[in-house]
Amino acid sequence: MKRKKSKAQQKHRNLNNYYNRLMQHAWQNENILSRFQQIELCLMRCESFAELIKVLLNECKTQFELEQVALILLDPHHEIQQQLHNYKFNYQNNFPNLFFHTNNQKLLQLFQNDLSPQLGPYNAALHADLFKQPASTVYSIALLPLTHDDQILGTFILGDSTPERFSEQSATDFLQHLSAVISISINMTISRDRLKHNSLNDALTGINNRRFFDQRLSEEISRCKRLQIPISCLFIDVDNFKHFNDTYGHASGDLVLKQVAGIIRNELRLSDIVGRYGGEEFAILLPDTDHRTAVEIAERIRVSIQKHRYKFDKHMLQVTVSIGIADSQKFADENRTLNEIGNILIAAADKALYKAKNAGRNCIAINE
Ligand SMILES: Nc1nc2c(ncn2[C@@H]2O[C@H](COP(=O)(O)OP(=O)(O)OP(=O)(O)O)[C@@H](O)[C@H]2O)c(=O)[nH]1
Repeated sequence: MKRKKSKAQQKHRNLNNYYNRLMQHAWQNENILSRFQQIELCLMRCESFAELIKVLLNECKTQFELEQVALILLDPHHEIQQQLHNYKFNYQNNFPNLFFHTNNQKLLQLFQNDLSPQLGPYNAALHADLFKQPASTVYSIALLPLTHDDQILGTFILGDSTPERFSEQSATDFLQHLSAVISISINMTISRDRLKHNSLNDALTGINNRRFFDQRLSEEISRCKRLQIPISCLFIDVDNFKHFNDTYGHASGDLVLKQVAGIIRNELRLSDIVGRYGGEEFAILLPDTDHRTAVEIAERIRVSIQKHRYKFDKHMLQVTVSIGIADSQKFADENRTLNEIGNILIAAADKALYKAKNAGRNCIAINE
């Protein structure tokens, strides 16, 4: 009877232990799920690829309490890197564990034709170059494949200091799901950045377009008005460009426009705004620049363009520009809206440009 009772107690204890283990497991899973969901929400909310990188390489590391995380992306034509550069995102210094590969060899080698999460011990021979800093404290590793249309586009790497965290026996369903969400988020943010860039930039010259310029016009006027500082505007037009195109061909004309845009940009501060306003016409906003300084800048640009030689085929070509200058001081009347001031400023610079054309071209003119 006594033996029977202790057997029952033992069974009860075993059941209790089993139940506790199950509860602990369920609690752990719930905890993991909640962390995954939080990260997924952060990934989905990212407005740009730069933001996404921050979530992947900073938030994931903290949220999942990892030793190291890294991201490798396939970028055969350096387009993604160029895009980050366009948005002035300094990833080399801030995110050393972000890598770009020009071909998929290394990625395929890591996954060996099985595009599912690969979990296991850290293997220096295979994993040493996955992290920038030596990973002496990483003992287990999870490689998440990032794919698009069944093609590998990269991998997200999680490194942990405990050998058992990522093992071949671990369940991979959470990681599989995370892999898919990261892949979608990468594609979406990169496409969004590209669309945004294309809608605000001129494809030929690489500088901003008229839409961007018009958007910034009232913002800059508002800022300058608030700070009570002057703002000037330049309109630059290449002289006799039709004749140039007719003589040397459209391709040489394109080359000139690209280089003229580059020269203008080089003569300005980063805070100045340059836009390709029309075919061979460029508009510039010079915040915190009075009339006298605007005249000096315009003359500097005119001289630089005149001095430059454009190498095309066997020719060394030369062009000149005419520049119209206007400043806001005369129009910054309290009763005018920002749009009105912007329109008047643009019209004044345009009028000054025609004065310069009428004065014989290759010169600057001021709107009185
Ligand atoms: N190559 C090239 N030419 C362009 C582009 N956009 C506009 N143009 C040309 O720029 C020329 C502008 O000619 P016009 O407006 O007559 O002016 P212009 O010959 O420069 O004469 P002025 O402005 O009076 O000195 C036209 O022939 C356009 O075809 C472009 O993207 N590439």
